[in-house]
Amino acid sequence: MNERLRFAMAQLNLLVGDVAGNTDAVIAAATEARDRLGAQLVFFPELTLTGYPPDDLLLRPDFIAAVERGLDRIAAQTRGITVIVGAPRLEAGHLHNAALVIRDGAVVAHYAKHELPTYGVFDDLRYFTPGDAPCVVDVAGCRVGVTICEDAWHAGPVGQAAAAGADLIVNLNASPFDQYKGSARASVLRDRIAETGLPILYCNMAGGQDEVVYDGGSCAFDGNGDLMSRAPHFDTGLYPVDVECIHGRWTPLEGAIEPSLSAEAVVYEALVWGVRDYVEKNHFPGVVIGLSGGIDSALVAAIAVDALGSDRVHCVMMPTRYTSQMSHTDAGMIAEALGVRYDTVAIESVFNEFQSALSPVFGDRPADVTEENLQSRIRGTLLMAVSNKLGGLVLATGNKSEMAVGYATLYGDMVGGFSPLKDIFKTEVYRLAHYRNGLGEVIPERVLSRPPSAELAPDQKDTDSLPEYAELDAILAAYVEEDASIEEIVDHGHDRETVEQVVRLLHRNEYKRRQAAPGVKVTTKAFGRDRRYPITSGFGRQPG
Ligand SMILES: Nc1ncnc2c1ncn2[C@@H]1O[C@H](COP(=O)(O)OP(=O)(O)OC[C@H]2O[C@@H]([n+]3cccc(C(=O)O)c3)[C@H](O)[C@@H]2O)[C@@H](O)[C@H]1O
Ligand SMILES: Nc1ncnc2c1ncn2[C@@H]1O[C@H](COP(=O)(O)OP(=O)(O)OP(=O)(O)O)[C@@H](O)[C@H]1O
Ligand SMILES: NC(=O)CC[C@H](N)C(=O)O
Repeated sequence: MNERLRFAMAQLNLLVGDVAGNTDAVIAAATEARDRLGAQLVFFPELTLTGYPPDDLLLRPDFIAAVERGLDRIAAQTRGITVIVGAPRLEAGHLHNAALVIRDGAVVAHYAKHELPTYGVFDDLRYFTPGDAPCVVDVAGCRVGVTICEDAWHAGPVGQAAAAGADLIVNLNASPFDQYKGSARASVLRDRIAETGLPILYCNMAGGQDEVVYDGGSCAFDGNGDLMSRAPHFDTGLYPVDVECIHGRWTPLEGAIEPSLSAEAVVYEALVWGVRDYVEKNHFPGVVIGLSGGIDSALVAAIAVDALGSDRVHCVMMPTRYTSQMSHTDAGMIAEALGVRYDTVAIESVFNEFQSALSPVFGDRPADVTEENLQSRIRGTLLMAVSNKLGGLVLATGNKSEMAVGYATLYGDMVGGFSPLKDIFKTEVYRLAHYRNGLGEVIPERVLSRPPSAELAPDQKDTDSLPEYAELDAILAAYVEEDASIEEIVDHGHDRETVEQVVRLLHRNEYKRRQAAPGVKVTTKAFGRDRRYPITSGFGRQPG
């Protein structure tokens, strides 16, 4: 029996639906783990061959057949190493979210995920039948218990593997990023270790997939719950973990521990990754952004440049009579600091033409929000024209505070294919902008200090229509993320009328959010796939 073995965690960026490409990536990583690292075992993230979440692709027989062909290829091309790979698997008419143990040309064991999450962004139970048996495989004398992601968040599956004689646990993950996830993962893994005394090797995905970002950070904990090694967050690679049998107990040895990132850095990196992978995986040459001189579009432009490089970011300033000189100057400075292409397209004449065309319909009705929205829609139309002609993806610039209360124009500033700040409260926008400026100033200081304005009417300020953002965000965080009631929020010291107004706006604007572009999830409750509410609903629109 070997006393020391090398296992490898393949922290890969996979493309949902690309079974052939993901299979190639598995074969390449297994070959490298065997030949370069000299590993005896390599294991991969959850649902490696399909990417996660594959959603209703799982209902297609031709998709499941492609997965079987991928598994056959892996079996044929990865001899001399044990491979544990995630894939959907049909057994006796039931589809499992499975981990397949492949060795010397064949699938030698099969584990079906027990705990199927059906909350937040997860829909496992829509597709899969849960398993109930443990899977423990012998790898050169070390008995490896196999589990999949959510399994580690409950006592049962790891305990079962321990009872079945496992020496250590490997856990295959597709664990989406949110700003609290890092500590939550460490805490549940330590709970499992406290229950069983078994080390856990945790391999996560990396990369963006529509509204989720996988942040990597694959790691190994020993049987005391001590962190022995951790792969970088927001990176891909093959990370070795040496395990040794000491007095009959297998334990991971100390390896590199990548430092954790600051609270702002981790969120900023998640946004950069989310934008990059959305653009790259959907084959866009670059992005187009309406740059107003305000903080939101400035931050989106900075994220886009960090994701794609300045030559793939195109900013367009579209002034009207309400655009201040300061906005002109600041937008120009931001574009210059970021080194992006910057065009100015005045929309005053278009705005006037629209108003003349509509005047027979509107008669002598006074100007109101209609005219404000018209400016926004002209900008949206022009950005989409630039996208159509030059090919870039339009990035929407709305933040979570605005999306919550409907402070955005449908088919206006809401146009765009991806919305990087969709899950970022306005107060957090400021923190991220300061963080980004700390890496090299790209947003002029006064953009961070001047009061936010939509500049759609004379001397307009966001606070004309909304509470101060610090108060709005506190109310939203309590109501949206903690599901607090109006009473509870008032009890925490907020003004009742303001809370009721915010709650009414929140529920009333579900229709806008349903039509909004996807954006990167960074909180525990992101609008969209993560937090699903009915559009047509009586709840919360009236107090009581
Ligand atoms: N339940 C429902 N289901 C489906 N559609 C529904 C609907 N309720 C209204 N609608 C439709 O939505 C329309 C109202 O929405 P919308 O047209 O967006 O207009 P609305 O929400 O009335 O106005 C946009 C708001 O966004 C603010 N804003 C803030 C910052 C930036 C910008 C900007 O544009 O740059 C704008 C602006 O000041 C104003 O308060 C209705 O006229 C109706 O057609
Ligand atoms: N003059 C403009 N030129 C180009 N785009 C604009 C202009 N004004 C608004 N936009 C676009 O519409 C979005 C909404 O802008 P608005 O200023 O109304 O609200 P905001 O949420 O404060 O955003 P920002 O902080 O970017 O100004 C902007 O982020 C920008 O993409
Ligand atoms: N794919 C999963 O089972 C992930 C669920 C798990 N709670 C996580 O977010 O890490």
